[in-house]
Amino acid sequence: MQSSCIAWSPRVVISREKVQWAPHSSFLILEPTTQNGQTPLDELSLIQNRTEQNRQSAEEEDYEQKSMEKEEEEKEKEKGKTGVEDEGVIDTWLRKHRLLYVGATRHPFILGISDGTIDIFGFKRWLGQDYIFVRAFVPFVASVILKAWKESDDSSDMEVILGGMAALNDELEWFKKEAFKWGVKLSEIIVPQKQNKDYCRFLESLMNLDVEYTVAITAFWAIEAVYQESFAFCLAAGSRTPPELKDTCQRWGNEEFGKYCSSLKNIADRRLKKASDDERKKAEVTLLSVLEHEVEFWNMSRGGT
Ligand SMILES: Cc1ncc(CN)c(N)n1
Repeated sequence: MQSSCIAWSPRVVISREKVQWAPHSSFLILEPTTQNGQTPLDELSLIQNRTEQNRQSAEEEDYEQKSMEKEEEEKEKEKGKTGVEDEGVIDTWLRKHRLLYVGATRHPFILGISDGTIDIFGFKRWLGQDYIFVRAFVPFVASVILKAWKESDDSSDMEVILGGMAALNDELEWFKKEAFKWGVKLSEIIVPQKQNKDYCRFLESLMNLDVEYTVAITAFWAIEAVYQESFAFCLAAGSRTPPELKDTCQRWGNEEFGKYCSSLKNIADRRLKKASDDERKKAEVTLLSVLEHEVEFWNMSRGGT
């Protein structure tokens, strides 16, 4: 039995997001008052009538207030240095496009694995189609390496991406073994389905030399992150993932893959922080396209058109 069938239509989700309600705050115009509830004029006359002693204690208060403010300022600076308090661009986008992100990472295909109701034919379809996708993903990652080499402001980006590239080699081998285990043929017999072809064509468009590194690395992170979040969910406590599918979930749901995705996210966030508005907009649109393609890929795996 399949898990409850929700029609995941990313286009609908996006249009719903466009209708985001932005409530306008209403302002009450009040006479300006000080913290003590007095008008500035009241306070002025009070200050003028102060005795010398009062003036001194006011100065002390002032001094205390200023040093507290300075301390706060220092703390803020410290937060800025560590980045602990700063929300990155990506987290902002994930909040803004939450529906679509959840649609891609908690798709009925994934829910079916985690509650044990997955249709095994769908799983096999996914396996064969994803092998084709990963083969197309390799040149895309190579193009990101090239962009990093040309455009990156941090030489360590290259190592992170290269690590991902090396893992793809293992991944292709894993697909071959897994396909053998499930009796799925990975040769030319498998015809890429429309959704897969569309996604691969999209990857190809991102390989263009005029696509900025910031845009490409954002897409790269998103593609990996969807699998990481989805399959990690299938391994979470309480899930009823069938034992024979655990290996697949481990492949992308493991902690190390999670750390690798965090590194990609940090690179993308660093670049997005420095990017022009135009570049940032392109990256956001690209992220939405990735999420749409991921949803379509899961739909296709479940046998949807
Ligand atoms: C469709 C898809 N998206 C992402 C991944 C993770 N590399 C994948 N293998 N396939």
